[in-house]
Amino acid sequence: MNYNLSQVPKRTGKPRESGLTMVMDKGLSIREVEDMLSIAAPHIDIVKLGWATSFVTPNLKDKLKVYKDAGIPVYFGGTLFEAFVVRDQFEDYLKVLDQYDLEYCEVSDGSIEIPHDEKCAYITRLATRAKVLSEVGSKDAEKIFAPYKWIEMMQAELNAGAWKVIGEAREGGNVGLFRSSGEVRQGLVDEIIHAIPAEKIIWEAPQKSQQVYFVKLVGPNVNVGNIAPNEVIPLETIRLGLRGDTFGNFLTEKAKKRFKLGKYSSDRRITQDE
Ligand SMILES: O=C(O)[C@H](CS(=O)(=O)O)OP(=O)(O)O
Repeated sequence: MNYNLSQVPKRTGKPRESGLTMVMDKGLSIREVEDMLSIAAPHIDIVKLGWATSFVTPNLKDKLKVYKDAGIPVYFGGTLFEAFVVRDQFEDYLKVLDQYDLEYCEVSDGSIEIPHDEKCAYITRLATRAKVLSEVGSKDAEKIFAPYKWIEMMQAELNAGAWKVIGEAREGGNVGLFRSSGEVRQGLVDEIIHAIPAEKIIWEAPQKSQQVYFVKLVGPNVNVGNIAPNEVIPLETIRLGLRGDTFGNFLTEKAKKRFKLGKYSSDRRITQDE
């Protein structure tokens, strides 16, 4: 860090298993990637080239090299996996992973319904050649699963070999884990967090209020994803209690007694009852 400041929570170091920031790149130019990495690389753990943007991105190999040289792994969005599966081209998908030397990949069923044992079989097969991020939750706002279903699917996908399970929210943060307003489905999240180890889950949380929610619920080293490139540094300050929203969360009792905290900056942790 640039200067000494006490009462800042300890962040895990790279390569991390918890405290991951997954960035969604939905078509940055190579120059934009270089710019983003020049300022935010220490805080980026993994990058997703959103949905099937890798299909149309020019100079894809050159772009991937920029990430590789910075030591940041890249994977292609789950929608691309689904685009191959729905066309009965899974074998071609495997060739794509080889062609681009990808060490991570996503398995999702957000756009199509894949029988769950079939989805798990894809995870198991892919896990022999890459780290698999499997996504749970639909992109269809009408499709609401009970919490026990989310938990069953997440557990089965981890058992099938997924490295992490992702909670769906899309780029907008308005489906899956969240209501259409962006409000967190707190009961759902609460049940998931009690059943699945926190370090195994990546919560898609593109909106600031959603990032704040998860930092308050899980702590500074929560895994979050679908972070926009220009939100990486702001997110890091939220994790560290250095933005108003989490300002009081990591201060000592002594510091908190000295000055009254604004309601906005309350250190209140979110609890099960909310
Ligand atoms: O599910 C996602 O987070 C994304 C992006 S969006 O839903 O198309 O906005 O899809 P993915 O295919 O995993 O990148």
